[in-house]
Amino acid sequence: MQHALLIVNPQSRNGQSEALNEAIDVLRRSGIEVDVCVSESASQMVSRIADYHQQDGVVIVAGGDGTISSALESVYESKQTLAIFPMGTANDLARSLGVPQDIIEAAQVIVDDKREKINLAKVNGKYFVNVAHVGLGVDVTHELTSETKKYFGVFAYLGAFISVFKRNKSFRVDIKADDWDCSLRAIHLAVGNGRYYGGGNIVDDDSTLLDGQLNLFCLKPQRWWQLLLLGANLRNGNLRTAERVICKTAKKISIETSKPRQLHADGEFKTDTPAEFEVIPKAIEVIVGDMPLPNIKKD
Ligand SMILES: Nc1ncnc2c1ncn2[C@@H]1O[C@H](COP(=O)(O)OP(=O)(O)OP(=O)(O)O)[C@@H](O)[C@H]1O
Repeated sequence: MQHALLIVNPQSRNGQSEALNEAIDVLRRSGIEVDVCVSESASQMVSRIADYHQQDGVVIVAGGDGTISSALESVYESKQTLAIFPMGTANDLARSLGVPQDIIEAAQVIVDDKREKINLAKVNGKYFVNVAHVGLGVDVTHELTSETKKYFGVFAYLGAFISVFKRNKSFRVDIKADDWDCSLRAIHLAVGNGRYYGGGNIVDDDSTLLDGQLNLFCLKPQRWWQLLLLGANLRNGNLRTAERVICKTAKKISIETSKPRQLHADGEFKTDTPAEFEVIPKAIEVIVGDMPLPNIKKD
């Protein structure tokens, strides 16, 4: 690689970090010419990517999962190679790619230039890379305000979760996953493309960005203590043997809820249900570190 377009989102959590200049120096010292663009909006970023035609060039997105998610369509359509400086809050794509959270180490990964073609997911025509959610997770996001997040940090999430859970908003959902289908009441449904979501939780232990598959899990209504017992399984992606949880792996998934419900993916609103999901295997070339592999060996 001889050239890189580095797009920085100053609004992402660590978007103004002083380590950025040092990380850029790591790239320049290795002989890569770097154009830096401080992005004011997602639309500005998208047009910079579409206008980037450098031979042997790479697009580096410096931001969180939300920023990378807004860049996916233009990176995919213009067939660019993507690299990332993880500068957001959750940085789940970086985890799935084995890119270190420290951006100076992430710069070294870019210099090492190991590439893989990863899956991309599409829901109702919108691209995402990590996980899409309907239900509890989306309701918790709505309950949070920037003030409660600022004053209570992670405890704000706990408070929001308890008040959403007390309202017990289960919903009816019809699910189709390839040639399997089912109709049930649920409190939360997730469709994963990558391995990590929500700051390091694992979607399914078998899931990677190279497997050409989507992983669905759906939580049936349950009592608070049952959900509490599920905590470790949710963290480790070990839900297949858990009670009151449905897990499926598929290339195409459709979900229909009794009333339209908001669907969030990569931490941003994407669409409403009904939703049609598909996976595009080997869709974009990405610079990776040591990608994490499944832990559980099944026979
Ligand atoms: N290219 C861009 N330029 C400026 N602002 C952007 C751009 N892309 C997204 N944004 C806005 O910046 C906000 C924060 O970015 P982002 O979601 O990447 O960071 P984060 O919330 O700190 O990290 P994470 O998504 O990893 O938790 C987004 O919610 C979006 O409103």
